[in-house]
Amino acid sequence: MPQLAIDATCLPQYDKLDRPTRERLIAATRKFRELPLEALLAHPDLRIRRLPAGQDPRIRTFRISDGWTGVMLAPESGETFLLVHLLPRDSAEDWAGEQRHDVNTVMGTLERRNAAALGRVVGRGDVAAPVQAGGAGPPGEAVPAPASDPEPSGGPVVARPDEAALFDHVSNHDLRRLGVDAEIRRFCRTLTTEEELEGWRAALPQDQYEVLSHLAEGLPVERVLREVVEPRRPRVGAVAADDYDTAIRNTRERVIVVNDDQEIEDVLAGEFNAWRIYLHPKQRDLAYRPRFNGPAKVSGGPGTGKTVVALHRVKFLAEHLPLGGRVLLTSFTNALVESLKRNLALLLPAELIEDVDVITADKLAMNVVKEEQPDVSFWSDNDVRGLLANVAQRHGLRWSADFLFQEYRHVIMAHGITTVDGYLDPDARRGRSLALDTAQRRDVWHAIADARVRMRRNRRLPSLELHAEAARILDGRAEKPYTNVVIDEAQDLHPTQWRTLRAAAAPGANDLFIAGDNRQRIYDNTVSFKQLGIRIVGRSYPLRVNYRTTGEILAWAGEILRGQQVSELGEPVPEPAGTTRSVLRGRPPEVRAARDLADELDALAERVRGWLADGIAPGDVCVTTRTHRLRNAVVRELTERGVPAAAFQASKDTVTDASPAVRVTTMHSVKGLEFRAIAVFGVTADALPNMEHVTDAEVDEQQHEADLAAQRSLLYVACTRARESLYVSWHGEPSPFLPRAAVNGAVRRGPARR
Ligand SMILES: Nc1ncnc2c1ncn2[C@@H]1O[C@H](COP(=O)(O)OP(=O)(O)OP(=O)(O)O)[C@@H](O)[C@H]1O
Repeated sequence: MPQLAIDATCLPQYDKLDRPTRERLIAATRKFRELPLEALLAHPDLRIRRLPAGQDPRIRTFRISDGWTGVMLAPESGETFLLVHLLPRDSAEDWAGEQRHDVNTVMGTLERRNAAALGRVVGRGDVAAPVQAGGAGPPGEAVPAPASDPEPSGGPVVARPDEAALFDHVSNHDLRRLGVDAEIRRFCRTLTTEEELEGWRAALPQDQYEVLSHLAEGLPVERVLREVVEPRRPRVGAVAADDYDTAIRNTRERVIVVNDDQEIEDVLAGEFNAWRIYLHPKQRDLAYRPRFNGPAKVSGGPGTGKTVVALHRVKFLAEHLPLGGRVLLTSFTNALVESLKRNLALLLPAELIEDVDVITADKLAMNVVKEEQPDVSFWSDNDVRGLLANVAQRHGLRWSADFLFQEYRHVIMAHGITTVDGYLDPDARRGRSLALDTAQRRDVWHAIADARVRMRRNRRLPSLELHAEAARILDGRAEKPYTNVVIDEAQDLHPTQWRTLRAAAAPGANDLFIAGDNRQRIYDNTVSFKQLGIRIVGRSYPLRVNYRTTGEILAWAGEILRGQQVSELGEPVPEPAGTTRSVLRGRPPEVRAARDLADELDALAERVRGWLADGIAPGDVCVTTRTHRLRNAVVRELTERGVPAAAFQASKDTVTDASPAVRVTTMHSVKGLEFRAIAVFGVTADALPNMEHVTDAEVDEQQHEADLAAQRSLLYVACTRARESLYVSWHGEPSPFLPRAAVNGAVRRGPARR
């Protein structure tokens, strides 16, 4: 009986199918298991066809629906079909005609290349062209300028007279040992930059691309052999160049051989997301490294897979726990924690999940404190501000509640100061713009100390106090609650939260694994790992390849942060040079300057209708706003304009659920999430920055700047959630955070363009 395997690289396409098409695809794949080979090939609904012309005689297409076509590799020997792509019908044949599959005899894997595109470059001796949008590829996928002929024996054929080639430092002999075949050896000699290599990613044989990307990053040949090639080698014997069946089964990183109906449905229905099996070797190296000798940090721009690495790290740690050990996986908000929980459930078997707690740092602190003081309850920052105003009045002080709160949060609690002498230390207030003499400091200290006594007496503690208490309790315990702590979205944590997390696991190998990105810091916390006793030195790893967002959107959003200094996560130094690059290409963002609110809403409705008409599922479209009030208004107004819309609460609603409504949510809530299409609505001067949430420059100049930077990052975060399409609009005065060129080039008046 035939068997079906699925190449995980086609799974993102499944997200793009509407429900009836998904059902038809699942029904079609079932036939591959139920029918004998001859019946299958002759099945009238499937219409399995050879291509009239093409690079690979094994490729077949089959009909999923009127609009969608499946592309697969049919067996010449054996009975394993490999589903390689799902494409709109009108582009499927063009794409399939350019591809060729080969067995990599060094690694024993099956790889696909765009033989037509590679052949054109190698054959003509051209300079390698960067990837262009459009072409025959699926929307949003990098598509190289398309054409084939194998390497004639001999050295490089393409010379770049003025530039050093990217792989000059690697001999053909070594490339051959690493599984790079003749055609790709010739091709890679044409490349001069890592960006060019990445632009060609979709056209290159997958495993050879990994080898080349490691070499391009400067890794020595022996290490690439050990870390990329060896793990892929077949467990039993070599795989012959024509043994596709064995190669398919040996391509464990990308190919899932599905054995029963349930498995097929699980895989296709997204229960088997690509990130679960396919990691970039650099990501895999970090996630599955047996031992870091202390805290390790993974940083990187949006969409570089930090969360994916953190999840896999949890898997590794859970699999290697000592008896009675536990892992903590934590993130900044309840919504993010919920999303981590859902994803972890896809990655770990239930028995391992039992050994992992997925909670916010605040929840951990509350749990720890409640063990000793069960009657303690939570107080909001606003409650604290009210109390401080009260105390200031009682002490006859002239400072505002805001100023006292900043002093409490960013000086006393951030530095863990517990005595008046500590607060009088000349270093304690370093960086605060408003100078205080000794007498004034004493007054401020006593007022805040008074407020703190009242909070404790009333058993009502804000997050800052809970953490101070939790860290004290945990520091005093010989037995720590966790063996390992994994922290995602680390950029927003306050020093008090870090102290709790630091104290939650004993210092030692694999104690803390930290993932974050300071560009995405949307709260006002800055930390110094050194001061917190978190010693990262030598264990800091940047990720630079964005897998989520098209290059066009990423570059556009990057302009929002242009000229802003981004410091390294947990270090008071600027982030080292090196940009995040995207592997995807698509359309540039659309920008709309509306006449008034009604015009902005009309244009939004039209834009969203356009996305839905393009086949994007409503649940894959998200509209974000600066405030809850505007969010609610957008839901109402879109619904009135006939566009199905619902308020989305990330902590309750899943991103993947099949609700037939467009999601509308706040910019804070989209942190850590992603959607095919994002509309950022109401980007006006009074919404971004919203001065209600910015410390007055007169209260504290430095804090004022930090608050503005956090709001700028908020816009950046919202825009970088988009996978394929970004739309930004405002009416009236545009936000000063918007790139100037975007404001000048915005569509004004008239109907919005599709
Ligand atoms: N190696 C990979 N190959 C393909 N897709 C990947 C890979 N790594 C991550 N992804 C995908 O890229 C997207 C972004 O990943 P993830 O959310 O982990 O990034 P992140 O760095 O945490 O992003 P952010 O900081 O913006 O929240 C996800 O859709 C993920 O599945």
